[in-house]
Amino acid sequence: MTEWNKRKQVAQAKIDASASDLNNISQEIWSHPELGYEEHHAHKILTDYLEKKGFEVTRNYHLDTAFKATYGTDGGVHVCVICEYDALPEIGHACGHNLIAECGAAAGLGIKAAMELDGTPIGRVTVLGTPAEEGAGGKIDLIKAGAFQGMDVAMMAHPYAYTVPQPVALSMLEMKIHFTGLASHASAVPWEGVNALDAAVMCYNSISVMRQQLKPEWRVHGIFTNGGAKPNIIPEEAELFYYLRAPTQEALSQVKKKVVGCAQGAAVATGCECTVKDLGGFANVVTNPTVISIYKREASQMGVVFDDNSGSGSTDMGNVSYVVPSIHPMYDIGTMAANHSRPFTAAAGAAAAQPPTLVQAKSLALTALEVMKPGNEEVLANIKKDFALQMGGAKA
Ligand SMILES: NCCCC[C@H](NC(=O)CCN)C(=O)O
Repeated sequence: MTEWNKRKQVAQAKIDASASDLNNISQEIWSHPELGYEEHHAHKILTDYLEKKGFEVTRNYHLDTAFKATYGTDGGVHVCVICEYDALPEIGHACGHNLIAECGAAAGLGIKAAMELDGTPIGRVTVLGTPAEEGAGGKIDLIKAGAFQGMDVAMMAHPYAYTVPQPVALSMLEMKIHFTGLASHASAVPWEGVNALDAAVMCYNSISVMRQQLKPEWRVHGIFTNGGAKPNIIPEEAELFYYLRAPTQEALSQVKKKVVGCAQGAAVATGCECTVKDLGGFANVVTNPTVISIYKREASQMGVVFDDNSGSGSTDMGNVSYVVPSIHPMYDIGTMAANHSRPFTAAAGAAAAQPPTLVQAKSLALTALEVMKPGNEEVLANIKKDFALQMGGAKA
């Protein structure tokens, strides 16, 4: 067996030997669901564990609930494995971020064990704890703070109902559409009022009708966040909150134009004022072809079978993929339930999710080790070449 294959075996053995600890971490996070930027329990569990395992840990890294746990030497390849750990309001860990945290910690442990074999660390591994993927996107804050500088590759794996190495993750924009009318007694003098709720309903309906003409991969979905104060007052304020999505930033601006047109039309029809507030969003994920081909080979060798499914939410990992060559595979945790549903919450906490999570952690670890392997410098050069080409033609 080559020396490097021995390191790869050590990584896998370390992950297997830590299975019980890793399951405990996942269960702790799953049973204490915390919203974005408030993940204090998850932050403590993960940082205490990684510190105990010999990582140099920086708690509250640029954000209260972010962390950096790092091991190795500078000058070689620097691999980043990402943890997420925020939950959703009311339905808990319905996106399985407890498993993303487990998978990231496990991959980090495995990579570290392989690196320290013979006492000669080669390169650096950083496990990065990133808050609020379901919120404003902690990775975006961390990018702005420079947390990804000097990293060569970033990776994570996301639970799902299918196993998809290169899922579509759309560019996303959050938008608030606010209508202002005029209040009046809704029974005594309704003709004196200007109804903002009517404008919001017309806007909502126009967007729904427009949906027939949207491209299949475009998404527009929203809720009413203000529909007036009381039935006997003509609503003077009403508000809609929408997410707009498309595969690229260019397509997303076309979607935005159409939605703004619906809002303006509803304002004219009802005599209301309309303001559209762009709240930012996430970039699409640009998967690095060299890294994903290594991942697919390593995962297949472990018996992973890929499904024919594309995915299509959005993630702040998209923003990371514009600053560091990245992969964001998704994997089947033994359920057919949709993410963001209560059955998915149950699946994310079930014993059946453990074996596939550990297989993903091993796949990430072995992928990282292939990139770090001395003599494999051409691989890193190809990763960087892909990235330069992709960024030449893509805008975040
Ligand atoms: N600010 C809201 C971001 C929503 C992100 C969310 N992401 C996922 O569902 C994928 C992984 N968690 C979404 O796409 O709606």
